[in-house]
Amino acid sequence: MTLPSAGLLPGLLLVADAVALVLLVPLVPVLAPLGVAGVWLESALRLPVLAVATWLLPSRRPSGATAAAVTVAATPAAFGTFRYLLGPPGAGPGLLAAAAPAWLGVTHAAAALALLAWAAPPTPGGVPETPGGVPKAPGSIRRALALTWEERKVLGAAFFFLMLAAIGETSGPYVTGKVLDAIRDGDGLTAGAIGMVAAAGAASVLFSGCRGALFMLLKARLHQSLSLQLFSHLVHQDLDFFQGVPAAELLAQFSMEVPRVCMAIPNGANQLFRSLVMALVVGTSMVGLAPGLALLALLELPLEIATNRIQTARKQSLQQSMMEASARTASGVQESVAAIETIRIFSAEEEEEKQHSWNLAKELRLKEWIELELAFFTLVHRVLHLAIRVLVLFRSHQLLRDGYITPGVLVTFLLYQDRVGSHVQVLLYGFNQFLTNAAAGQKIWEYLDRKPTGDVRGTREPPELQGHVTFQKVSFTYPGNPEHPVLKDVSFDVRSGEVTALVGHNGSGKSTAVALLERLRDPGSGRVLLDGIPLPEYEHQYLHRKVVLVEQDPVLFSGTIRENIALGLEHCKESELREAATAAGAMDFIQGLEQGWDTEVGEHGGRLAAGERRCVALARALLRRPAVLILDEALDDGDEGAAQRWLRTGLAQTVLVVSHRPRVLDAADRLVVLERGAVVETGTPAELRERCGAYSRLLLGEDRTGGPEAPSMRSEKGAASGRE
Ligand SMILES: Nc1ncnc2c1ncn2[C@@H]1O[C@H](COP(=O)(O)OP(=O)(O)OP(=O)(O)O)[C@@H](O)[C@H]1O
Repeated sequence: MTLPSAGLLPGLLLVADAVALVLLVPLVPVLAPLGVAGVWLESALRLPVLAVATWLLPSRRPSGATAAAVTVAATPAAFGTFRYLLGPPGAGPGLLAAAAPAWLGVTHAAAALALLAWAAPPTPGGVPETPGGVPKAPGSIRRALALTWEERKVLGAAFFFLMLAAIGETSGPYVTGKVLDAIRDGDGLTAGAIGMVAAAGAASVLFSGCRGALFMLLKARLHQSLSLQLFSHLVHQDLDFFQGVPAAELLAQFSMEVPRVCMAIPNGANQLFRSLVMALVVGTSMVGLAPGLALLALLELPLEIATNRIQTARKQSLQQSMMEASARTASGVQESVAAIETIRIFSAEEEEEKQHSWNLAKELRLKEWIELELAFFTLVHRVLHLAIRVLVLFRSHQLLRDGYITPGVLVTFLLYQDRVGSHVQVLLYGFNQFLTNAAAGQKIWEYLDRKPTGDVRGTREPPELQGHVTFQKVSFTYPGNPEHPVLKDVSFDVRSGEVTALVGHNGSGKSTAVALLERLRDPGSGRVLLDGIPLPEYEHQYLHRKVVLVEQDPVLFSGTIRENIALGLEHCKESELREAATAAGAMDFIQGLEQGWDTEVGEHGGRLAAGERRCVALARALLRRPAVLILDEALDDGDEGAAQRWLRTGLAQTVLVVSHRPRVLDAADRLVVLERGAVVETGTPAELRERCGAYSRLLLGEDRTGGPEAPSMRSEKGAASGRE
């Protein structure tokens, strides 16, 4: 049976050390009289044996092997030196070769603890896997610090009051002690003494208040700054990014992670810095009172640090998993609510319930696991604390008995031990919390580092546009499906002042062509030109004012009808609003509403009918007097007369319509027929009908291309052909 690899190195070092000590026994009479120097010489002689032993490991030599050998060799020498310097008079450093064999075990255990305290936290095993692994807190901390640096004035002021508050806090007991001394010396209570105590107390309260308020202010400002940065960054991302990341996950960043990152530095600075100063001051006082006892009491520190590091690594990993699980649950709820009609139609309620309950069960398992680990580590911390306290009491009993310390010193020491303990706890837990909160920002920094691929450096803003669109050998493939080219070498013109219809089977690439014209995506090869100029050369906002899109199911924002139509245009006149609404056929229904223009449309325009939403969206588009108006299946259902009117409102120069409706297609000046991403026919509707080619086949519903049939075409084909 082979030893587990984790136990191989310590086992090997123990055996090698035992061998080295046996070899060193003859040198004990020479080394012992040298005192501290002899102890260190013994360590230096053991080291080569230990170092050579690490090379005997059968497989790869672990990276920390040298550090382990040095620590094992130096631990007894360091202990002997402290014992000699700080221990009871007469206590010698002691050679390991001359000590009882049990000390060898103690030495190795101490070295292992020291290594554990400073080693990198192990990757948690046995916990649910996280795709991102353990968050890289250091990078996140650096970023969080850089963010905080932007608010350095507030941070500086907060630190200033933190220092004053710390002085006030420590001067309180000092002043009280002085007053007590004065009373003991028979000076009695004077107004000056009371004033000193009151002033120290008042200063402590006042400065603590200022410190707290400034750190709160810092948190609020960081929150605002990071939220804004993240939002501005996200709205510029490519569409593919939003398709790949669930909306709930992005929402969770704003509602949970941004506040956590923003509290990391202010809370960390506030708690950690204060506790660090206090722990150092009180710790030094303890060493001054009883050095040996202090060493024993402070042994709790490395043990707590080691336990804490393991706990932190596990907690970070679990919290990352928890965050992902919560985002999944929230995303599931969001999707179900959004698709409630589809769920009802397909009676998929039970399936959705099952999925939701599965998500919740996963979250619950993670929560249970987190709580279980918390309980376990709390127990470990308490046991450690208790064990050290018992050791200190045991040792202090010996020191008292031998007369090295007085009962008063012991009482003061124990009070100090409690105080330093509470500050160390704050340091450790605060540091833990600090790391966890800072690590929460990992996703946020990832998003902030993400650069959108689209080129938005265009500057052209010509005063006039003809609205002539040219697709020049355009090819396009969606990044999510690189094997399947959607547009292949597509070339066609949308002439200025005309209505051009894009026609083709479902999936033939019509909406993709529209997305390229709207610059929602950029072509893989080829160019899209507007008035002979490639689209990327136009200024981003200008282009989107001049080329506007109305979809079949347009998105409205919560707000009034007026706000939705005037969206993004700050100074538009009432007459222009009315003109656009009239041209879009929206006036009648707006005037029929109780609140008229000020009617709230509800979330996503849910309080309006689909047709009314389209009218509002068209009015919004026409208000911009577009050079190119794109109607992507916006005319495919609803009133036939309105559909015909929308094609020629007179407020848009050029119209590109995507439709499956034969009457709409017949009303166009020119048709471009797409089949599987390639242009197969162009011409007027009459020309194409005469040609009896792809367009005629589409109208007849003959699916020779293998693509799915267009249902709306089939429903109207009788009427359409009847007109011929
Ligand atoms: N985001 C996307 N990622 C990957 N493939 C996509 C994406 N959007 C569309 N496609 C694919 O691109 C092809 C063309 O889609 P497109 O929506 O342009 O067709 P269409 O002619 O407008 O269809 P319809 O008439 O149904 O609207 C389809 O095969 C579709 O599956």
